[in-house]
Order: sequence, then C-alpha cells, then structure tokens
Amino acid sequence: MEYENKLVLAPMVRVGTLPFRLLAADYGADITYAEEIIDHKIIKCERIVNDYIKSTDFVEKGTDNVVFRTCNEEKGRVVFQMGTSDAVRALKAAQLVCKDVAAVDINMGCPKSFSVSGGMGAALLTKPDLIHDILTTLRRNIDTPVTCKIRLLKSSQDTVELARRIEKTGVSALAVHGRQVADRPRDPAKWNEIADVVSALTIPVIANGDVFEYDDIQRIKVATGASSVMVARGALWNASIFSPNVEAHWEDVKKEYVRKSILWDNDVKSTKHTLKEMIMHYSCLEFPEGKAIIKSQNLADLAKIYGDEEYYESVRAYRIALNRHA
Ligand SMILES: Cc1cc2nc3c(=O)[nH]c(=O)nc-3n(C[C@H](O)[C@H](O)[C@H](O)COP(=O)(O)O)c2cc1C
Repeated sequence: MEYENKLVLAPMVRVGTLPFRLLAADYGADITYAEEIIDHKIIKCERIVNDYIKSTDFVEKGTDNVVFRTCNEEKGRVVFQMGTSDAVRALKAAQLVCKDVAAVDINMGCPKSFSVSGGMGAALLTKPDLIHDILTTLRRNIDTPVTCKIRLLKSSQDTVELARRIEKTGVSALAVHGRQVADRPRDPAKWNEIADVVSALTIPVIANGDVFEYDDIQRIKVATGASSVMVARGALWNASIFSPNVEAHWEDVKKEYVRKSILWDNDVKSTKHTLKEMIMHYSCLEFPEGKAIIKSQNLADLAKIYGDEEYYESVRAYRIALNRHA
C-alpha cells in the first residue's frame, strides 16, 4: 500500500468497526484503520468466511463474538491495528489476519492504564529495543506492510531519535500523534514537533492531531511537511470531513452510518456507542433521539429511530432469500 498523499481514518476503539470504516471511505478516506485489537484477543479467534453477509470474520473460538470483521471492498485500505508487548505473540496475531488486510500497525501511543500496565501502547515508547524486536519480527515474517503509531516524547530530539530507530526496522510508514503521553485531548497537538520527525525521515509520516474540518488537512500538511494526514475525532463527529465537497450534514451522516451498521450486522453496542459520541458533540443525549438510542436493544430499534424500518426489513429479507438459495 502507498502512504504518500493519503487521507487516513485514525484507529478508534469501539468506533472503527467495519461500517464506520466504510462510511469514512465513502466520504473520501483512502486508508482506514480498524480499532485497536489486543494480540491475546485475536489469537483466540478463528477466521470464518461469513456467506450470510459476505464478510470475513475473526470470531472468538467457542463463542459468537466477532472480534474483527472485514470485507473484500476494504481489503486494499484497511489497517489492522494491534496492541502488543511481545514480538512472538504479535507475529502469531499478525499471521492470522495479514492476508485479509492492507497493513498491520502497532499501537505505541495508547496512554490508558489497561494498555500501559500490560506493557502495550505508550509503554512501548520507553522500550526502543522491544519496539525494534516487534517490528523487525513482523517485517521479516509477513509480506503485508507493517507500520506503527507513536506519540511525541519529552523532547523533539527524543522523538526524532526514536523515529529514526523505527525507520531502520523497515516499516512502510510512521503515524505521529502530536501529543505526549500525559497530554489531554484538549491540549493542542504540536504540529511543529511532527514537522521535526517529517524532516528527519525518508519514509512517509502520517501527521495526526487536531484536524477538525476539511481545511485543517491542508493546514497540517503545510505546518508539518507530511503528505498524509490522519483524523480521529473530526471524523467521529462528522465522517464527511474527508470530503472536499461541502461537508454532509451530520444528520445524514448518522443515518448512513446506521444503514451501514445494519448492512454489515454491526454489534449494536458499538453502533450505539458511536452514535452517542456523534450526538454528544452536536447536541445532547437528553433529547428524545439520545434517549431512544440509550433504550434501543438491537439494530431494528435503531432503524426505527431514523425512519429506516423498511431498509432494515429489506436487508433482512434479502439475507433470508440468499440463505435459502445457498
Ligand atoms: C474514541 C477514540 C478512540 C481511540 N482509539 C484509539 C486506538 O484504538 N488506537 C490508537 O492508536 N489511538 C486511538 N485513539 C487516538 C486517535 O487515533 C488519535 O491519535 C487522537 O485522537 C488524536 O487525533 P485527533 O486530534 O484527530 O482526535 C482514539 C481516539 C478516540 C477519540
């Protein structure tokens, strides 16, 4: 996969499932990261071709819990992001999914305690030897491109030094979130420190942090020199941020997201979570729409909220018919 001049949907836990990735792609995202999945979890899965909805599922053995769902349509642009603290386990996990995705990314930026206490996410930033071990093990053993995503270190010099070590492992690209581990999301991202990494490396750098409207894409490119840009919250709040045309109204974006959730039989908890995040940004969960979402128990309930009962029924009928002919 090429990493120059790309618009990238950032990895987002509980948000970056198949329907949201396809939504972002429809609006213009070239590369779409899946939510972070921990190596332990994917290793417990088996790969199942789901003829019913035409997806490829990684399902926890002995359960019907779909840990990762993808489809042919996104094969050339989906990035599987993994949380890991061990090269052997990371490889085992990557081998399971690598034929179905465009790249495998290692998360080295998550500051949450469940990640850091397991030696994953941002904990890796202080262990350059382990980073080297994980990335070179993956590079040598899988044909799929390998990338990673880091945060800024205490000084720009430290970040550049780490980035250079990472580049030497042969990764295809490096995503840099312009905040340090202790920074809060409301602290401004330091685009100037991303620029230092861009000028020190020859591999593509994907600049991430504080892109909230389409014009910010050009701004961060100019400020950092990076040709590719990654967007998280801006896309969560309105996935049409990737579109050079007029931003779609967020009401339409929500409706389309629910339709895609129905089409790809998304976990209702994940769809509800994403809808709530979208609503909280523009409005308030106390209004009837928010209350109805909180109360909803399945995708049929969500379809009803958005006046899409007919759509829901037609998808259901189509699947039943397909299944009968299978
Ligand atoms: C809801 C949410 C979930 C996130 N989950 C992940 C994740 O799974 N992996 C990761 O590397 N970063 C994760 N992040 C961080 C984003 O990918 C991104 O680095 C950060 O939000 C900065 O970008 P932004 O300013 O465009 O939001 C998450 C952020 C948000 C808002």
